[in-house]
Amino acid sequence: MPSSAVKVLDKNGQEITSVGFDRFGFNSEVPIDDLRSLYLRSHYSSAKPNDELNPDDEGPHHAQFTKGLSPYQSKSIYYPEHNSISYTTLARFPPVKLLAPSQRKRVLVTGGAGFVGSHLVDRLMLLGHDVTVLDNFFTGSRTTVSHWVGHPNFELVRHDVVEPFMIECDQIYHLACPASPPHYQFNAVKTVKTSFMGTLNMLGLAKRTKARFLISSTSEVYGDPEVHPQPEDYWGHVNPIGDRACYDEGKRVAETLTYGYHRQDGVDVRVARIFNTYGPRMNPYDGRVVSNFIVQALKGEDLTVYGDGTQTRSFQYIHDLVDGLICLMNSDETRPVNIGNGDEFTIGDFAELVREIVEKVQAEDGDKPSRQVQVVYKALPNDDPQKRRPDTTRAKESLKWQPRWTVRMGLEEMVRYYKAKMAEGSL
Ligand SMILES: O=C(O)[C@H]1O[C@H](OP(=O)(O)OP(=O)(O)OC[C@H]2O[C@@H](n3ccc(=O)[nH]c3=O)[C@H](O)[C@@H]2O)[C@H](O)[C@@H](O)[C@@H]1O
Repeated sequence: MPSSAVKVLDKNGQEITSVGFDRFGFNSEVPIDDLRSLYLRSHYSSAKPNDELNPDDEGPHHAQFTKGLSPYQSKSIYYPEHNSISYTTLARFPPVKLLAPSQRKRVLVTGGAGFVGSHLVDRLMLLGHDVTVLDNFFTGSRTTVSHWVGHPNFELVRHDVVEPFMIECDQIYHLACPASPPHYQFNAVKTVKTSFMGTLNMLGLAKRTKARFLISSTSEVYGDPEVHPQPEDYWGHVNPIGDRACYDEGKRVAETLTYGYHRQDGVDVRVARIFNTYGPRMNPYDGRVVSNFIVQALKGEDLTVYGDGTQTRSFQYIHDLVDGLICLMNSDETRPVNIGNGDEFTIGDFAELVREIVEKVQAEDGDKPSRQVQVVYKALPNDDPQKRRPDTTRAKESLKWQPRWTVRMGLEEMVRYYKAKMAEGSL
């Protein structure tokens, strides 16, 4: 389905045609279809059977992504007979805003090839800023930002933030760190090192360049919370030696460092405590619940609920998070701010919702599911928080930010994204 045909209504029943807003002297508005054209699309066009493998032959295979969307083109061509792809950079990049030099920011995004980072990068690029992405590609992937490679406003650097990095910049979004429990527990020592050394290095850079520094912290700093919902002044309930401690304590010490540099050295800091977020470009195999459930349902596999499914989470769509991050960065708020959606579900109910939405999208597209998927129960991971919901009063008062996307709308779009990936053979 062309993405321009997808109509999305926000929590108040208003159609969402753009994301972002003009606030704190920074206009972050972008038409939603411009963003969609970057993720709800094929990465390549397919050569016709018997076509010669000739990457220089641009003409007939030139993929044009113009259906009601920003006009840009890809020359990457898939040759089914040889099972090979000829990659080139885009022949024409998506149009970006032309900003006066005084308005154009030099922005560093660590972890910019990850799920959250790549959406932030899309937004900053479309808005006309100069963006440098640092990523070690442990969980991030070049393909999430490949559509910008070669653009004069864009730079992609393979670098691990545990090593120092020097660059002149105005703003640093420090997102680098694996965020999914199986990934961050895969090498716990490295996760702690990334949180501590990575944040130390980036704060050092911010101090030297006088750049404003925003860190992506997490709801995990509250641990398995005894206060519900969680406001920012709750100190948390974290097991310091448990399986999740590498991430939870890593982010807690990263916050401590951030406020240390703020108090001692006057570094201009912003701290976003991000609650469960989902959306296109989430690694389908990263083990988090939203990607697991959708991919399982699309493949006709049973949905795996851990524990008895009574634990709760509150799910926010990626565009709301990016709005919140940009808003926080450009505001004067130096205290930690929860960025999340208050719509709370038990994981058991959430499995039912995902199943229903996948079936709805399949019915709309005329797909015949291979079988009716069931919900099955597996062991609950250690220290899995029982409840989680953000208190977003501070974000509302200080940033005038509130999530706009309903969970249902976000899930529908994500199902379409994974369906496109499956059709393309990359899932
Ligand atoms: O997605 C996120 O944004 C968050 O993901 C994780 O936190 P967690 O809440 O444990 O996220 P999931 O792994 O998606 O799990 C959510 C719940 O679903 C359950 N789950 C997960 C996967 C699955 O297949 N089935 C299932 O029931 C988990 O046990 C947990 O109770 C990270 O630790 C956070 O830093 C991150 O912000």
